[in-house]
Amino acid sequence: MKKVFEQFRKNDLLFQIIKGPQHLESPKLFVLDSSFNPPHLAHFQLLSQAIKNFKLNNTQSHILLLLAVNNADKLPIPASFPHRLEMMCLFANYLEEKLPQSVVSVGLTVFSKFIDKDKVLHEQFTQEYNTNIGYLVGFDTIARIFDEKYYHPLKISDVMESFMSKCQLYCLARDHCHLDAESQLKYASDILAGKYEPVIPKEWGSRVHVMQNDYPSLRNVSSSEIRKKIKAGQVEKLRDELPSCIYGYVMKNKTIFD
Ligand SMILES: Nc1ncnc2c1ncn2[C@@H]1O[C@H](COP(=O)(O)OP(=O)(O)OP(=O)(O)O)[C@@H](O)[C@H]1O
Ligand SMILES: NC(=O)c1ccc[n+]([C@@H]2O[C@H](COP(=O)(O)O)[C@@H](O)[C@H]2O)c1
Repeated sequence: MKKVFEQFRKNDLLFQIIKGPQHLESPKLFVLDSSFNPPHLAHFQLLSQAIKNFKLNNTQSHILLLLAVNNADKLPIPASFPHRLEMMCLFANYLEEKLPQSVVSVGLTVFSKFIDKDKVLHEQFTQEYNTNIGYLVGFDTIARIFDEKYYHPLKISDVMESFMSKCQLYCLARDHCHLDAESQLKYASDILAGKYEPVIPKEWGSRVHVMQNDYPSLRNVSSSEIRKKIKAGQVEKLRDELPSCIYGYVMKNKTIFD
């Protein structure tokens, strides 16, 4: 993966698929954009519930695991990008096994903001499919997608208009967000009712779908807490938070999180 990543950098690419189909192969695309540092079972649950609730009847779903080498807020530490790509490829195999009727691609992009990721995916991945891309996010991330500070001095209603007119945001409620669980589940209807006007236009509420996590114990799982547990040697607890293939990888490569 080191070579693959070096080539991506050397060639100044904006987007590249490194595993799985190079272009969209299904009418429905679900994109999980994450730091994969490491991927965990709440990520799996987000994918699983979104596909269960929103896949098109009797068609294959295409999942894209997307890693941005520039994050809107985080430094690229501790795991190196090649290690994260290795974990993404393992996670992709796990998804194909666990989520029938799904095909998985793994990709890299330089873009941190969803409006730019969306543009490059329409240019380089979805091609002839005039598809509405479904982005999978936790509630903390949807709040940041709609945070004016990322677009200053432009207005969200202007800069995000094209993105919001052709995407769906599938969101999983999560603990430790600025809104409690009940308010997270009401978020889309609150947007539709105009509660966040003029920042968030009310018609965008129809693009937002917030789900409760079916497994309460996964609601507060996060990559950063997992890294803390690895460092503290509390690895037994991780069996309930990581897919078995990622648990195995992490156990063999604990120092990547130092
Ligand atoms: N427990 C969870 N419940 C709901 N969504 C989650 C959960 N964990 C992660 N996500 C969502 O998955 C997406 C990708 O996750 P990300 O890579 O930021 O993982 P993370 O566990 O939040 O990482 P970190 O702890 O390093 O911030 C984000 O939109 C995030 O909100
Ligand atoms: N306004 C935005 O589009 C926006 C804001 C915050 C994070 N992000 C992106 O969301 C993804 C997940 O972010 P975290 O890994 O920080 O949770 C990253 O690719 C990050 O760059 C986008």
